[in-house]
Amino acid sequence: MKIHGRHYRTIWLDDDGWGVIVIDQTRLPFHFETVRLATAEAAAHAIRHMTVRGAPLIGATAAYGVALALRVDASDAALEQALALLGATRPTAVNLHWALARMRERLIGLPEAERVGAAYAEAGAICDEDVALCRAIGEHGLGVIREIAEKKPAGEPVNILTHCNAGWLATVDWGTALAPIYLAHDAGIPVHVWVDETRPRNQGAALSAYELGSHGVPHAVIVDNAGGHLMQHGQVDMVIVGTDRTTATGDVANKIGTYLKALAAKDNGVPFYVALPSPTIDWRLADGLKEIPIEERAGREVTHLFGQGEDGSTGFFQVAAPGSPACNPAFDVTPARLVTGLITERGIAPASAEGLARLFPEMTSGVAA
Ligand SMILES: CSC[C@H]1O[C@H](OP(=O)(O)O)[C@H](O)[C@@H]1O
Repeated sequence: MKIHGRHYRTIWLDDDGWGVIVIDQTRLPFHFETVRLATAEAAAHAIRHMTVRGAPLIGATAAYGVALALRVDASDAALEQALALLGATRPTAVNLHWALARMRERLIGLPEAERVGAAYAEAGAICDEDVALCRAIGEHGLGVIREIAEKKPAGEPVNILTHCNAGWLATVDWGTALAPIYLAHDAGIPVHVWVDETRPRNQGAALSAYELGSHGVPHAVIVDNAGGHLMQHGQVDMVIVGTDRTTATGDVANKIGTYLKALAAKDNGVPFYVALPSPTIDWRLADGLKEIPIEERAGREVTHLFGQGEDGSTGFFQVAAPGSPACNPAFDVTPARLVTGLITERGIAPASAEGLARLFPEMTSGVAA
């Protein structure tokens, strides 16, 4: 998407054709900075420390991390070592493991001399495909927004609540949950977005607000606990979020706090949509609550906030009582029964094994319903 009028993806090759450039999302929204990744270890660090984050972008970065590793050593041992290093970075986003499995399948049977070129080509294909998948999600989600807009008084905006950042910064481009919003805005449909700040890392306040503001989409940042109140007072027409891993039966793992939004939406009759490209579906799983690994991150992410002071300096500020321990589960699981629909690149599916099987018949033979 565009930043100050210039188009960016979130990840691209350096001019030398082998270094990998990413936007440093830990510095946004106050500083737009890029980082050049030159090794698999640097790619792993970028994922672990959330320089890059968001399920599709994590997968794309890991794919290039494999290519960077093979530049140094294209042996089977080096390939397996890189896959293990990158696969251990973050447990919840299935796109990471999907991308690494795809890279292994593409490379393991090749002669070593062909592996580096093939690895860069496959990582590039993963990126290009993600752009197309997210654009298609945008088109299908646009239909949902348009349908709601047609039932509202002319000129009144569709009020959409979103949690965390599932915009173009979480993918290679376009985003998942925000893609329909961008297309609706560009189509002249009035929208207004309630942006959950999304503690503790504030991906909403720092990243979604930054994206939406850059694109001129009306929005307001709200505290995570305000969403239910807004829904009770008829100020939310729909909720749309992303996901890091969705089971074959429609259970949705997403940023911590998503489950509570889904409960409030159910209680207030507000449609709750999840936008996802199919690499985010884990076809092996049937029970998200029992089977999806939930990342536990450092307590310091809860006790300290990154921000900008009145003097314009940026840094970390302690917000919790010194010495108090903190617990920091990074995701939760929303059961399929709370999900109105899954907006995929192939269309909108009910959150169920049957719904997904109809859209992806080639993926669901033999999955537990
Ligand atoms: C399109 S995936 C976006 C998804 O990823 C975020 O998690 P994190 O920022 O920790 O990588 C969050 O769950 C978003 O919904």
